[in-house]
Amino acid sequence: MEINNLFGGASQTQPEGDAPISYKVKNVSYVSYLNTKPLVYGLEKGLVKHDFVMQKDVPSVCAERLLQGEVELGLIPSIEYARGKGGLKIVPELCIASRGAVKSVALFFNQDIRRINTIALDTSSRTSVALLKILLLEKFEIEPQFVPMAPDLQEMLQKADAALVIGDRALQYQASFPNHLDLGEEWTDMTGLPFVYAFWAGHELSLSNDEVTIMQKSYEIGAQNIEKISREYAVGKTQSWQFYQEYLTRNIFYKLDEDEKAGLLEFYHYAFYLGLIEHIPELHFYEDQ
Ligand SMILES: C=C(O[C@@H]1C=C(C(=O)O)C=C[C@H]1O)C(=O)O
Repeated sequence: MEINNLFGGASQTQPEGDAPISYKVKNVSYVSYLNTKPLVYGLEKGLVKHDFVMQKDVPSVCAERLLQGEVELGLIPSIEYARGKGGLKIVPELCIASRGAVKSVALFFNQDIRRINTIALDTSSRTSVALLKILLLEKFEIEPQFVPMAPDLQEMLQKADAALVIGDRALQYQASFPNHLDLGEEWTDMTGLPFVYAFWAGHELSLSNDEVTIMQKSYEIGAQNIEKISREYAVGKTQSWQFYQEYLTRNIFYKLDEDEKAGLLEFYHYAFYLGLIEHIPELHFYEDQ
C-alpha cells in the first residue's frame, strides 16, 4: 500500500485575509507490538490532540519507511539509526529498553547452544538480529549460518537448529517453550548495561517542538494506564492481564536515561567492531522540551 498516496503530501490552506499557511500531514510508522502501546496510548485514544496519521508496521518496515522518506517519524530499531545517512533526530527521553530479562526477544532452540549450526531470524527484527550476532560471537563463540524467516517458531525450528523471534509472538512462545535464551538478560549479564531496542526518530526538520511534546505526553498518559492496556490486551489471550502488566512494568522500560544511552553506545561499539554498521553515530535529539 502506498501510504503517501493515501494520507501524505503537502496541502495548502489559505484562511481568508491571512497570509498563506502551508502545512504538511505528518505520517508516523509505529510498531504493532504490545510493548509499543504505552508510547502511543495518548495518541491512539485521542487523549492528546495531534494531526499525525498513524500507521502500524513491524519494526523492520518502520525503519524502511522512515529511511525511504515515506513517513516523517518512525519507531525504529536502534541499529537502523546507525545505518541512516545522518540527519536523523531522536525524540528525547523515550525508548523501548530492557534492564535485564526482556521476555519478548529470545533465541529458541532444541539442542545445546554450542552445537547450533543454523539459526532462523525473524524478518521483523533489525536490532535483535544484531544483538544476537554480537552475543553469539562474544559470549558463545559460535558462528552459525542465518536464514531469514517469518516468525513462526514451529516452521523455523523445522528449517534451522534455533530461531530468533521478537515481539508478541516471542512473549507468547517463551511462556511455554523452556529452551530459550533471553537476549536482554544475556546483554545485561555481559555488559552490566540496559539494552535499547527502539526509539522514535525522524528527519532533522520533521517535528516541531510541540510535536515532540505530544509524543512525550502520549507516553506519560500511557504510563498511567498500564493496567488498562494490559487488561485490554489480555482479552482472548492465553496469559492473564497481570502477566502483561508485569511485562510492561518489569521487563520493558521506556525512559531513555543516561544508563540507556550508555547501553546504546556500547551496542553501537560492538556492532561497529563486528562490521554490522559502518560508523558509530552520535546521538542527536530534537530540542529538549
Ligand atoms: C523488545 C522488543 O523490541 C523490538 C525489537 C526490535 C528489533 O529487534 O529490531 C525493534 C523494535 C522493538 O519493538 C520487542 O518488541 O520484543
